[in-house]
Amino acid sequence: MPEPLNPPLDIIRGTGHSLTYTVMGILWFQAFTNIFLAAGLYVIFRKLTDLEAEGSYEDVGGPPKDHWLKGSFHRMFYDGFDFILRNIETYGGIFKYAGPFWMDIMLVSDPLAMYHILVKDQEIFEMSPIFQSGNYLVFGPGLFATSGDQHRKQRKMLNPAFSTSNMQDMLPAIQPIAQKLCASLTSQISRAGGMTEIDTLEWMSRTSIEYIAQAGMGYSFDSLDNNNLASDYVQALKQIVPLNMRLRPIRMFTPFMTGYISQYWRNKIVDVLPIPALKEMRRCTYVLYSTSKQILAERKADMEREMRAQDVEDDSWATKIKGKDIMSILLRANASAHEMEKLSEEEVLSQMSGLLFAGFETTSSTLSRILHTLALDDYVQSRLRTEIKVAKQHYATFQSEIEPDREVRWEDVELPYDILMGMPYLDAILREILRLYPPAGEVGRVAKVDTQLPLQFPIRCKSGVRMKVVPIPKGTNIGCSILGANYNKEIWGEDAFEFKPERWLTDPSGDTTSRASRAGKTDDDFAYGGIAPGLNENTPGVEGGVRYPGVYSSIMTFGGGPRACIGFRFAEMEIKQVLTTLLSTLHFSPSPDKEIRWMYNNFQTPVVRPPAGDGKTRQVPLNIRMVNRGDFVAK
Ligand code: HEM
Repeated sequence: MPEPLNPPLDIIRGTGHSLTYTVMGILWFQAFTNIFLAAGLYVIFRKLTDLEAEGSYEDVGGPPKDHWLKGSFHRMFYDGFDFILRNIETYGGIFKYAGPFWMDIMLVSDPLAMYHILVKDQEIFEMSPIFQSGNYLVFGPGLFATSGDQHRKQRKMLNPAFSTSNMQDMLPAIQPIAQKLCASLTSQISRAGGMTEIDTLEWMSRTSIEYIAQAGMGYSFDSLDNNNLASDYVQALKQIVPLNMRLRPIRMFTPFMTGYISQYWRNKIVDVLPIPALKEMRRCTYVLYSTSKQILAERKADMEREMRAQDVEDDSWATKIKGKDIMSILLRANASAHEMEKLSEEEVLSQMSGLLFAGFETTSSTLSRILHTLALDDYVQSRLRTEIKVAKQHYATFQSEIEPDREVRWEDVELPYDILMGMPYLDAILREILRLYPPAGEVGRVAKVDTQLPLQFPIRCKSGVRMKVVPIPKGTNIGCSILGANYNKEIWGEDAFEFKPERWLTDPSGDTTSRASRAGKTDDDFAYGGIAPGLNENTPGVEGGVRYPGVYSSIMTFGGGPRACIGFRFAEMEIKQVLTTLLSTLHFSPSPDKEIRWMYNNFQTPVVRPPAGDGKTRQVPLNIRMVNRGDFVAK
């Protein structure tokens, strides 16, 4: 019988098991090797792409240079908003762009890197010597021009003057300023016979100067008198930023000028150099210095007079003075300080112009931006006005229980500090405006030594590598981007670019407490990373346990760390007080034929678009009229 072509079934059955096992074994083996291979490749891939400190500085990406000498630095100073945010979108939380004279600048907006620069490693990342020496030449050895122990000593002496309790004490003394502003605007409206156009930036600027002059030095420049031209001092102060911009190309020589050239020779150099802006800057500096000196002498004489009247012994005269203004507090603290801790006369003097300079443009631009925003959105304006009215009516009722004979119109009620700070919608609007439109877009630092910056969100470098830790060579110029931090979608959500005051409210439709106030006001008590008591994942600016190290909520508008804005509570109090006073009686709307454009030239620069405006002059013209019944939200 011929052999069957196919093996008989039983033979197949007999060897069938071992063949199946062999085939399956091979398949399993292949599957395992593939898995191991894939895992191995993945590990190698991660090793190659997830470099930690091994990435190189050269590999950090950034936009190409615009100009061989200026680099791309000038882009920051002309409508820099798009330049910054577009590049953050492309390159991530840290990128490199070309500064002037072949210098690189790192723009940082990553929360962990910012925390290292401003808080944890602040000893390594110092204020730029160019900025510091420039400030020294204009203001003298104050907070803006010192670092290390000298800066710490000055902060220690000045901090109590900006405490919450001192703000509470100070508020009643400065409330009349907002009333005077309101009276000035009202008289312009009545002269015009009704609604009239007023440049609110000009009036907010006059107001901010008065607030800081009175609160800071116990002095008035009478800036709110209708026809009063700005004093020499105020004009000089307003000139500093524009002159500084014109002198940008030569600013890099200031560390050399302050370090190696005496004042005598510096003056000679300014005399011979054909640079009018430099001569004008010297004149302004002189005006600031001599006026501050005169005001300080007056303050001291006042105090001595007061002390003699109180018959107090000489050595303790300053400690007994009642003045609540910042200079009085500083002089008192200085008088009782240990010899090593005392500030010199020059250091005290330089705080005066420094505080005014730091406080007036920033606050007036914020106030103008709020009024402009309210003018564009009548519902938001009415809702805020209604909140103010309700708070004032409640307080008026409370007052009338204490003083039954006194009749007070709600519009004239002055709210005490706690109520002013606790109004949820007012608070939400202020925080949202400060988040979206910070008056200054970045704070600058320079690395003193070779170091590294860890990142919360790794960046993709030029070579395609993902970098988590960026090497920073000694001397690297760093800009901590306030704009980048405040617009970070990873932290603020997809609607980060939108104006949404509701994000700060627990119940967006109601009058419940603000999420920020619930989280506590002493924001400087907690630092990056950890979520402070009262803060939770629902708090705006906290995402996955991460927050920016800002001194005010998680927004970076007032900076963070030991150099953060010393005046943030003052600015908050001033802005809230001005708004509650103005909105009680005045209504704001846009001027129909004037479109305002807020350019971001490293500072907020509002202009009127052509043809109605020249597109250059800083102004915020708004139509203002008296409030009528329809300007409130029905409850
Ligand atoms: C909306 C208003 C304000 C904003 C957005 C603002 C913003 C800032 C920022 C970002 C810094 C940090 C700079 C850095 O880290 O290098 C700063 C510092 C400073 N601010 Fe303000 N500021 C405002 C109002 C004020 C006011 C009203 C005063 C004074 C009454 C003031 C006085 C200062 C001073 C003295 C410093 C230097 C602090 C130091 O170096 O220790 N600021 N400000």
